[in-house]
Amino acid sequence: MASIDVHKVDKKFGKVTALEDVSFSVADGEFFCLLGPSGAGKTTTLKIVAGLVEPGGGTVHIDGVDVGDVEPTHRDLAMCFENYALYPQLNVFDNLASPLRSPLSRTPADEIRHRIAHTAGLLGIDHLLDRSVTQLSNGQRQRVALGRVLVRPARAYLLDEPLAHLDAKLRATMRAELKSISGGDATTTIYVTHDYVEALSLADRIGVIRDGRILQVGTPGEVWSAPANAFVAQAFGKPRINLVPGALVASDDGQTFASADGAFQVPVPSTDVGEGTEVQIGIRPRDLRLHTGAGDVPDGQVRLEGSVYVLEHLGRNTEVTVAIGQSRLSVIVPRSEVSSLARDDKVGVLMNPHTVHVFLAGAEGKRVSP
Ligand SMILES: Nc1ncnc2c1ncn2[C@@H]1O[C@H](COP(=O)(O)OP(=O)(O)OP(=O)(O)O)[C@@H](O)[C@H]1O
Repeated sequence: MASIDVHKVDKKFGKVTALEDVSFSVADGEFFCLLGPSGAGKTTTLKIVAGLVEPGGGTVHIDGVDVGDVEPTHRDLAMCFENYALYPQLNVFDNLASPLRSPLSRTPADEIRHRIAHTAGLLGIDHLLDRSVTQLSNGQRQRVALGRVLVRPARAYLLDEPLAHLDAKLRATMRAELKSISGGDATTTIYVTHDYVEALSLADRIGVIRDGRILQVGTPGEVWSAPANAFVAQAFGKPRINLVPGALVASDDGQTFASADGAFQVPVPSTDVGEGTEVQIGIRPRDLRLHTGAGDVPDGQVRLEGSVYVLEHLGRNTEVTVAIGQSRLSVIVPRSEVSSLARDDKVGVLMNPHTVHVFLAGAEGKRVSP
């Protein structure tokens, strides 16, 4: 097991800046997810840690040792990249055994059998051990590739979207398996994904990356409840967090947000910027409630007046998009509560000011609320 420190790493491919000033540390035994959209620089980061791509600048330390001059095979890291390479002439057992039979590993045959049985059991491929890998589905092949990584003791695992080709049900099962692998006597893992659910459910900490820059590193709780900027806020949650542009205006107690279209004002948690600052507020769809009747507004809540714009049923819940002035706010409500609603019906939306996030204006607006 090992700690991994990536410090001020840059990488350019010709004119394309793939990574810029990337720094993060992964503690011994930690499960660290690198989350970002396509082209963000996730794979490049992983390859630099593995030693397969040379950084333009910056350093990688493994267990405190600068590995700049250490060959990939001597870094003792087990990697699984998205385009998994298996030996087509070998069956599943021999593919899984190959990392253990390498000259660097030299594992006794008994232990090889034991390790393969254990790993294949975890990944649900124990019934496929005699099968040629050419006779496997993509999902099965991907599990064999992941098995080849997990079967070998290594200082750290580097996993690049290892569940990408699995169907939803298998992904969920495998996520649970990986979680159990990552618990207990854990091996340091860097796990690349563009799936925020995967990151939230697996990671001890998440590094959110975009356009080659790390935007925030934090626990799942931190990135969810205190996103460092509007992009990070949008990276988590479906439907996405509602963002409404506007400005901070004067009010008697605390700070108040006024939407840019003048349609509504709400008190917000006090920020570290002053009145007149252009900001955007973020409110998660699950933090809003519909208030259809004429009943009292519950204590501590604010009611905004709007009308139903779109209703979309998502299983037991319904996403109601409510038009308030120029804004369109998504609200998630139990389906049973909206059976009588139709487009253009007048509705109230209840907002708890404590759940509102305040960011500066702009695509990457920095968080200014506590
Ligand atoms: N060998 C290469 N030559 C030129 N450009 C490259 C090379 N590898 C990566 N890039 C560019 O660097 C940027 C980061 O790529 P990278 O593969 O690290 O992103 P990613 O976050 O892993 O994306 P994905 O989720 O799509 O795999 C992209 O703009 C990509 O086009």
